[in-house]
Amino acid sequence: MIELESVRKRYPAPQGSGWFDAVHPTSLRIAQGEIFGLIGQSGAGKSTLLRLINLLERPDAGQVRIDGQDLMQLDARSLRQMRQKIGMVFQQFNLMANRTVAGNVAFPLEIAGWSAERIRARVDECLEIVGLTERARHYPAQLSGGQKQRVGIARALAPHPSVILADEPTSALDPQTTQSVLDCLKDINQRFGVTIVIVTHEMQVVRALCQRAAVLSAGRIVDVVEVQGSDITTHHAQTRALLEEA
Ligand SMILES: Nc1ncnc2c1ncn2[C@@H]1O[C@H](COP(=O)(O)OP(=O)(O)OP(=O)(O)O)[C@@H](O)[C@H]1O
Repeated sequence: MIELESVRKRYPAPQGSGWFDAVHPTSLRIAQGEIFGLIGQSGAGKSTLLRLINLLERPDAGQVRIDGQDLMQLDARSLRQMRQKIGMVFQQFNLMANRTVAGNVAFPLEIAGWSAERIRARVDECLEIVGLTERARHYPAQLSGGQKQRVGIARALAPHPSVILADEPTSALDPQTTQSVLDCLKDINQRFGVTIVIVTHEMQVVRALCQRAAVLSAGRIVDVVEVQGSDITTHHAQTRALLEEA
């Protein structure tokens, strides 16, 4: 379970004087095993809110709790251990060009001090889950965008996380490849019960993948919608506008 309690993040104002709230004090609960979307226009604060969940951005106020543990109270070592439970997937994949596919997936396990034997077995397992067993010895430059993102997902999954945070994971991909990456995330959620929080600006992605989604505007959650089948019902004007755009 992810609990955000009045989290706030301020940055220096672009004009140079004072500060502005990229995320106004915001509370949100995401259940274990849920697929939850953060949707909104560019600059709404989606990525910032996502990065507050694993303290990649430290809140200026409020609390972040994962499975009841207050992340702000953890020392550096305990926070590193806690981050093993929170995988991350990025829009631009963030793969290491000089490592093979297998080497990229192995990386977080090496950092965590796993034995070579356990790493080999887990890398094989994760590459099979994302359908890239045949590509283990290839380098990122030899892969398509969708394959690169599936490597990113395998890497996030490798340390057995309970949560995966995905920041616009399909924005760099064409529609067909997008579907295969969304299917891959859905499969991981269903098979292993991993909670997924996904940032997107596309209502299609929310419809295809999420059970609920928060609509962000100017640093605030203005609506939380439920997705039933692929139907979204809302009475909120901003959400309706996003639905009409889609
Ligand atoms: N490190 C930073 N320093 C200063 N301002 C920042 C920083 N990170 C984000 N911002 C600002 O905070 C606001 C929210 O940014 P954020 O990236 O969270 O929005 P977003 O909804 O994810 O947008 P996008 O879809 O364009 O990525 C924006 O105005 C952005 O310029």
